[in-house]
Amino acid sequence: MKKESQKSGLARLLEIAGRRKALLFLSGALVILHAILALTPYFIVFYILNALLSGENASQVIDLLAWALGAVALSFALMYASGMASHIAAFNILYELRCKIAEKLGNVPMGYVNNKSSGSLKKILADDVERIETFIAHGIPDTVKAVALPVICLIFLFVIDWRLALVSFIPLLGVIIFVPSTMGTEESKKAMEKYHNSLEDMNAGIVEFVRAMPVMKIFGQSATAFTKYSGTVYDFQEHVNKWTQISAPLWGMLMSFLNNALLPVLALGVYLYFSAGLTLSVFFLFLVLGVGYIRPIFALVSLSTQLVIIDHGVKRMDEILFDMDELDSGSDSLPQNFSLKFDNVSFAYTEDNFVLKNVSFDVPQGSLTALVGPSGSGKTTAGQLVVRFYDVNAGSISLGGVNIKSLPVEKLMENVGFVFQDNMMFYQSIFDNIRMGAKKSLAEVIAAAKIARCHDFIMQLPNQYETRFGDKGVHLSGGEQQRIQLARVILKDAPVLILDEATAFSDPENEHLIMDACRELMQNKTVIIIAHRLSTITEAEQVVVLNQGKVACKGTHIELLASCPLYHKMWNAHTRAQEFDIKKCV
Ligand SMILES: Nc1ncnc2c1ncn2[C@@H]1O[C@H](COP(=O)(O)OP(=O)(O)OP(=O)(O)O)[C@@H](O)[C@H]1O
Repeated sequence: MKKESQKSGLARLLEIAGRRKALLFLSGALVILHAILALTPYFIVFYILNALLSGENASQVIDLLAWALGAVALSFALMYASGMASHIAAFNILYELRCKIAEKLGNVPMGYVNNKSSGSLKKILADDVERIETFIAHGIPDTVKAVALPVICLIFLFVIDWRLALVSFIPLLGVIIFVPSTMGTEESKKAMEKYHNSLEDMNAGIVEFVRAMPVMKIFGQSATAFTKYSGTVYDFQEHVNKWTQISAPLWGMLMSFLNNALLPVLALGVYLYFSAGLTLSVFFLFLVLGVGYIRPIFALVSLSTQLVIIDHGVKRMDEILFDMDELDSGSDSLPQNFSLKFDNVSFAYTEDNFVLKNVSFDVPQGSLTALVGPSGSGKTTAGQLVVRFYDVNAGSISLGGVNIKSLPVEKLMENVGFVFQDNMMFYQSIFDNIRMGAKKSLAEVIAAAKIARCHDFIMQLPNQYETRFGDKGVHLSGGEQQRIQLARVILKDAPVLILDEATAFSDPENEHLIMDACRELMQNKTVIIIAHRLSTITEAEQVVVLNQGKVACKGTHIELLASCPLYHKMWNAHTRAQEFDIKKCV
């Protein structure tokens, strides 16, 4: 069930702050005290002026000046303490948010994460969360200050002279009416939303552009030829222009209005001075504070724009936190053994477009089943369903007689090892790349690396197992990276294995080494091997041939050669490819 937060804006930010709220309130309280003390020198100057005009002696003026200096010093100290409190709260919130999002992403089916562009995830995890931190650290104290200063100021001014105070209030009234009715319109909100969507698309385009650079260079393409990149940059520019066109005139009007806020005070002040006995000190006080209190409100206007931006980021973050369904593991059932069963499995990535249709086959414990079939027939998808990258739409997959949806997710992951088509290496030591967070000793990692046939090339690296993958001058071939992947799975020692194109990146020498490693890895395990090179699976107990998402035939290699025309055709194509000689083509 969705646990969606109904709140937005500042209320949602305070909800996000959770147990750090107390620190934020402390920061706000300190800012109010700071605001009072920051105004104190102005009040003192007012009394000094009064004193001078009424001919008081110098010692009293010096006392008042000393008080003013003390107030300034204390107000700085309070501002510092408030900033400390808000920053400590903000960095803790930032840390907790990132952990929460990462934990959530770890609990949703991996396929949904893969389908989100890395650019949009980067924007949420880095930019949006960072903005929340900045707003909490600076924006919340600034907002409190922007409200507290004018309120304190106006109260004081009303006490001194209610007529001038009333006129001083006019600009504030203008802001209160003007801003929501212009900045909060549907058009303005839509322009802002489009700006954010286009920013996200541009992020995704940039990430893809950087990834595609080597291919583009080979084909002599420029950045503008990479339409996804240039298109998103163009869209972004268009939306920024549109947003600016909508907001610039409104901002211009607001700013000129605020910049001329002095005029009504000046006019009434002059009138009262000449006709109603207004003292010079009161007049000066209003000329300084009667419009000076507007300054913090400028900040409030820009803070409200920031809040709209943050709100968009928070919504995207909430989509991850609340809208994505987590993998549910119904009961605490444990598998009885390590056999696998596909029972009438159907699956679609997008509605009704089924890529697997009523797929059924059994993989008895300790046996090897090969999934083969033309490209796009659904082999990888079938393998990924076993580790719940996605959940099946119909039918079921069971491990040891228990539907995998009913198994605790950790139990499933503990029991299944997966070698992916793509190699995923991390910017960390080879030792850490192999043990993948497990508490394993160097001796255990070396033993796994030896079985995976990667120990020898690791020993050639500058710092052997401590060499950091990705450092300058450290390069591993695709086949070598694939053997590191095998070492990971060997170390994990799971009873069930899914090997997806384990020899995908290999030359004949590597393929031989990888197959040797796989043979050792597969001993006494339940294995599904997804393979294009049919010569690697002839010894499998069972070969399942998939075609357009359906099981076309099942049997051993020999049986299928005799009874399955599709398999026969694939085998012939494979053997022809093995005998292929480029010289015969030219
Ligand atoms: N993330 C995805 N979103 C939408 N459709 C997908 C996704 N991944 C794969 N497909 C589609 O599902 C179908 C089956 O793909 P799959 O990768 O499982 O086939 P395959 O038999 O493993 O292919 P190959 O041998 O080329 O690796 C294809 O039509 C593919 O386009």
